[in-house]
Amino acid sequence: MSVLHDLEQVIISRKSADPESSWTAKLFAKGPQKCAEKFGEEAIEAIIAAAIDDKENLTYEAADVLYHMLVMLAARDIALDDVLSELARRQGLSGIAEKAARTP
Ligand SMILES: N=c1c2ncn([C@@H]3O[C@H](COP(=O)(O)OP(=O)(O)OP(=O)(O)O)[C@@H](O)[C@H]3O)c2ncn1[C@@H]1O[C@H](COP(=O)(O)O)[C@@H](O)[C@H]1O
Repeated sequence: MSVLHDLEQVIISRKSADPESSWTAKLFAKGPQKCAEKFGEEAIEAIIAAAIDDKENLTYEAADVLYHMLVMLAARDIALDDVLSELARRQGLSGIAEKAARTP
């Protein structure tokens, strides 16, 4: 199992955990919209680190983004494997060709 799969399992287990003792449970308790909002905040922090070329902070913020993305997905009952399957489906298909196919 990958680190992301392991983390996903921990996150799912927190759906029934005490919000007083778990950050993930606290996010779930606030609802899927708050989970999405938190993902957005972390993404912005990563964008800022990338924009100013702060490599150390970008690495840290990217980890925050991945964790909060898994929480956001779990809050809407989307499995990591569903996302990975979508990425696998796209393998070998150029982004330029894909865009051309759906742009009139
Ligand atoms: N990977 C993470 C992880 N990454 C970030 N965070 C938390 O996300 C929160 C981010 O909140 P804030 O934006 O307020 O924090 P911040 O960005 O540091 O604050 P500012 O810079 O904005 O002031 C912090 O409390 C972090 O500790 C995480 N919390 C949990 N995990 C994983 O989830 C597991 C379960 O955690 P609990 O649910 O807390 O048991 C942990 O063992 C970890 O593996």
